[in-house]
Amino acid sequence: MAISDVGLPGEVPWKKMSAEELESQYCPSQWGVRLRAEEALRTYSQIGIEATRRARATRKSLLHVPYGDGEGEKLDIYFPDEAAEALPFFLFFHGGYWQSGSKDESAFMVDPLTAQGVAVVIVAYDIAPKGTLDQMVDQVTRSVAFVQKRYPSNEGIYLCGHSAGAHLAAMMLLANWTKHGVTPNLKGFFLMSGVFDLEPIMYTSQNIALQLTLEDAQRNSPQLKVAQVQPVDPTCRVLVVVGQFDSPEFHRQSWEFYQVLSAQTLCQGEWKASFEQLHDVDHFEIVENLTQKDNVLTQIILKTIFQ
Ligand SMILES: N[C@@H](CC(=O)c1ccccc1NC=O)C(=O)O
Repeated sequence: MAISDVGLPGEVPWKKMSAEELESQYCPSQWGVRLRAEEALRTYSQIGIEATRRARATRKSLLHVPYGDGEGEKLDIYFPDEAAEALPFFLFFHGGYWQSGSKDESAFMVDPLTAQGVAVVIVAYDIAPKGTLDQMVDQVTRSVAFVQKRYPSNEGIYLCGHSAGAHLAAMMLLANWTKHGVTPNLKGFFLMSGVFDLEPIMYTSQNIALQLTLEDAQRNSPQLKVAQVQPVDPTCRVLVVVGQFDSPEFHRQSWEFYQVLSAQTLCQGEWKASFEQLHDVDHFEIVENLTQKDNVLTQIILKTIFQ
């Protein structure tokens, strides 16, 4: 699909959709070409569980490390074989529409990244209905501050999220770090098949658990806010990626977020943003394939970290 198929700039195509069409656009499992919905979700979950079992069995790790006082405020750290404090740290925020998924089945990329000398942190947050979106954003912010405080000599912190997790990672572009007493050494963002404007989500069944009001959706939409903030570090890269078989609405979300990032004027400071449509993958394969060292996106991530 070409970008021109997702509408002209300034158009809001989802507002013209029927309720059924909008529901379908925001149901990623309906858009795969290889597996039917249920099977796609089952495969995604099995690959995540197996990658996590393997990571815990084969890598040095610190599991269930508290980054706050809340029961759900835990993260897992997986280390490369060579012990060092001065490592790049790669933090992953899982997807599941802020209401499913966990760190205990999301260690997809641990094997190929730790093998190359990157510490990988898989972050848990309180999904809905226990957590609200504002709470999840606050938890993710504190998890990033925690890693910086615990590993102050890190060689860069890279934030990666998938789908709803890409939204949470993107919200870190807006974070007010002074409130947290630390400026994390953020060097890169990898935003896979994300949602950056939350308003359309309000009109789907996802909002039964999320209970977003228009104010909640707008306050938590990086699409609406990112033009107002400046990058702390001008070398920080932001990669926006979407799968070829993601729905047109997911393509539009990623493309428009990339557009707003790269439209910043020089005097405001620019994000070093890039956009990739990953060939031959759907919403789930984009992250499943991170278990493989020779996958295109794994290689892009490693090149970005070690450039
Ligand atoms: N109920 C959704 C599940 C879903 O969207 C999803 C599942 C796992 C990881 C990410 C997902 N999407 C966004 O966060 C679906 O059927 O596609």
